[in-house]
Amino acid sequence: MAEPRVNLDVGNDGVAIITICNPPVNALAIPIIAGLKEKFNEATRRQDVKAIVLTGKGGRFSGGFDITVFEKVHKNGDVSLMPDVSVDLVVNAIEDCKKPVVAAVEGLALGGGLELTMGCHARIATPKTQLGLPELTLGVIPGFGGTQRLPRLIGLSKAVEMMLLSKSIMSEEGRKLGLIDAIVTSEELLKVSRQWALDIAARRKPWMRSLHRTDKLGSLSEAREILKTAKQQAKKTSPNMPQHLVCLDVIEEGIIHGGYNGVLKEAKAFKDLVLSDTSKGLVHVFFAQRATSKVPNVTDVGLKPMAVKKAAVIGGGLMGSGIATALILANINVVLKEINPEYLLKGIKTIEAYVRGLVSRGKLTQDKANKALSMLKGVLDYSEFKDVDMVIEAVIESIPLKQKIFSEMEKVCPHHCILATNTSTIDLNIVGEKTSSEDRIIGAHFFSPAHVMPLLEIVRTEKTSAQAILDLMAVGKSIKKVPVVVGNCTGFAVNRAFFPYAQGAHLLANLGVDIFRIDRVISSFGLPIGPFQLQDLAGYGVATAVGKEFAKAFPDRIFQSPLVDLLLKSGRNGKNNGKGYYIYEKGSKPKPDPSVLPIIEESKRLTNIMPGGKPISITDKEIVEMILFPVVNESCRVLEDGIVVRASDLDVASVLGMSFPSYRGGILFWAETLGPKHVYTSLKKWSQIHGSFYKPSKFLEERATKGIPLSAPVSSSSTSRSRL
Ligand SMILES: C[C@H](O)CC(=O)SCCNC(=O)CCNC(=O)[C@H](O)C(C)(C)COP(=O)(O)OP(=O)(O)OC[C@H]1O[C@@H](n2cnc3c(N)ncnc32)[C@H](O)[C@@H]1OP(=O)(O)O
Repeated sequence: MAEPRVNLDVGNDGVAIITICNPPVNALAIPIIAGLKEKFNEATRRQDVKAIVLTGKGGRFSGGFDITVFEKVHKNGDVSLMPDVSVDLVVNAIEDCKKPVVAAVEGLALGGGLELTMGCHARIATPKTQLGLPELTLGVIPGFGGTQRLPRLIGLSKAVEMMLLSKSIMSEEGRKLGLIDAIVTSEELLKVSRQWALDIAARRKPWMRSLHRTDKLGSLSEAREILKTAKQQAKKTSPNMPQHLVCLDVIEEGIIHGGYNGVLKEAKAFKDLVLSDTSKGLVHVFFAQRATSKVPNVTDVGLKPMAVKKAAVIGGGLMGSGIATALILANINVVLKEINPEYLLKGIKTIEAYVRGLVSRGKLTQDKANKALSMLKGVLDYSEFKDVDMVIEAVIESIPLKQKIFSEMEKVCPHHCILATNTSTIDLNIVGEKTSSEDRIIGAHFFSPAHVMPLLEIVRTEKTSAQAILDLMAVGKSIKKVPVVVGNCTGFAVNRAFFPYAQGAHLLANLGVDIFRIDRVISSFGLPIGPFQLQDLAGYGVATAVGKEFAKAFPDRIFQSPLVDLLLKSGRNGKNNGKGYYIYEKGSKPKPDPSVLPIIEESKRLTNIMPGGKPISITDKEIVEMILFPVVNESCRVLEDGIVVRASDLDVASVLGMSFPSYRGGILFWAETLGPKHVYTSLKKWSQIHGSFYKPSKFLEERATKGIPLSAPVSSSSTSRSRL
């Protein structure tokens, strides 16, 4: 790869073009920042330079500060690695430059990239250029003056919204808001920017220093009101993420004491936040997510993914309709097959409702919705399957039914067609047993609701071809999912790692811990809802069916609670019938149902596991650990069995499939921050008191006792039985 560099070219017109060259996104790496300082100083010094244009090479202005530097700081704790950009470069060299500077922006300007442009005296952009300050998603705040300049350019309300929600806008909206001065085609970008810079030099256009502006800020009392509301909101929606409140405090500093003071406070707060655990977790997830697209022997062997233009979905139930919706929204023609007109109509109506829902929530235009729905065709037989590129079977979990469907598919689909199943429990080898196309058989495990949840587990067997895996990865990306390639076992990666989650919660309930307290503690830890409310939401049928599968597969380490059966017997079925652990009434939040308590008493009586017949006494921290350490333990087995390519894949999968808090970096990263030894000794202690459910795995024991990180690669000499 070419060395990152900054170029300076001076034209006959006296305009110096300074170009950031660091593909693929022109990240502002340390040598780039040093290069920018040098080239700005040179352009300022040179007599033949009248004005300056700052741009990025290769159609992308810049994706922001180099995030790998954060990684380095996280590893060695040395924040002095962070260069002084905010004052040294953006204020002194760019904004206070004696010559006008215009940013010529194409493709994207994110984070530090957008902040550089805001230090310039004007910004010219191409159409559909993405502009944003997504730093909060990395646990920090904008650190090159963005907290001060964005409100001054577009007004406080919109700037707060863009920063706190890490929401980017397109250049067209940027122009309306005042962030962008003009929009021109890609071909004209440099020409117009050069002329604009010369016009500023000749005072034909205004010479604007963003940090000095106050015209868009409104009155002090208005600003205080906006910030107060935003702080209340942030406390509610992001209680465990300090960067939200810090960002608002830093903005406030600039409004009260002036932009330059705001810049100074921002620089200090930025460095403090880089060292926070939140930033460590979020930066880990950023790189972990990108690593999922690198699968050994699949993405590195020169294969090209085929274009999937037409797909078939078999089964129009909840999963099938969600999958079909995701496909049509990505411009893939879909044939939805059902067994009778009534079911088919129901499936189509569900898809229409999903698409309409997106329109009413402002996430899709009516035109795009109409286009998407025009790509859907309902069928009752296989006549449309002769030219499909991919089939996803999403019928009920019945082995004979799936085997029959796969034999039929093999006969009617073309040879290149991917044959995928959305099963969440059945062994893929059994699904494909009656065919001779096992190289094309693959799992496409979506999470419900399939058109919303971002994770796609791609399950491969020993026989699945690299081409089929690559093809499905490409489809996954095109439908805006994050595909994670996993091996074939009961529950695959996510459901297997998390089966002890509900069981751990049930074990605590049977040990006498209040279930509503458990739910509260787990949601304060950062999961959106607690395990009991989650069970209400999923329905008890799912809990029973899945529980049986895990009991069969892993009989040595399950906890069987009679509670769900007792609830079903008492006529409860969770949210489905409005009665579970909580009461569900239209228009109001779920309320804990006191009448469930006698049922829990009955369960406790039947299991009889409370030591001395008395409820255990437990802290909130122990509740979290007694529920989540068994998940860490099973995750270790998933690693040992080679079900995932790398530990960080499981982190991503836990965040995107189970909503494990991203700012904790995913399940294994979190365990690593607590220390594998602590996890191991705690599990060992509990297993001595409460039995084999807590028994530490060999993998965890070895890593904890030898001091090897959980994320270190599974060595070939270990007991690994790789499925990948
Ligand atoms: C002080 C400042 O205020 C602080 C900052 O600026 S923090 C940085 C703020 N910027 C961001 O958060 C943007 C992060 N990047 C992205 O969102 C996306 O990469 C993008 C929209 C720019 C491009 O997306 P896409 O085209 O899908 O490419 P994507 O696969 O994500 O990235 C391509 C490569 O660039 C790398 N990359 C992207 N942005 C990077 C960055 N800011 N620093 C370092 N590497 C970066 C990715 O890791 C990936 O590397 P790989 O090929 O080795 O895996």
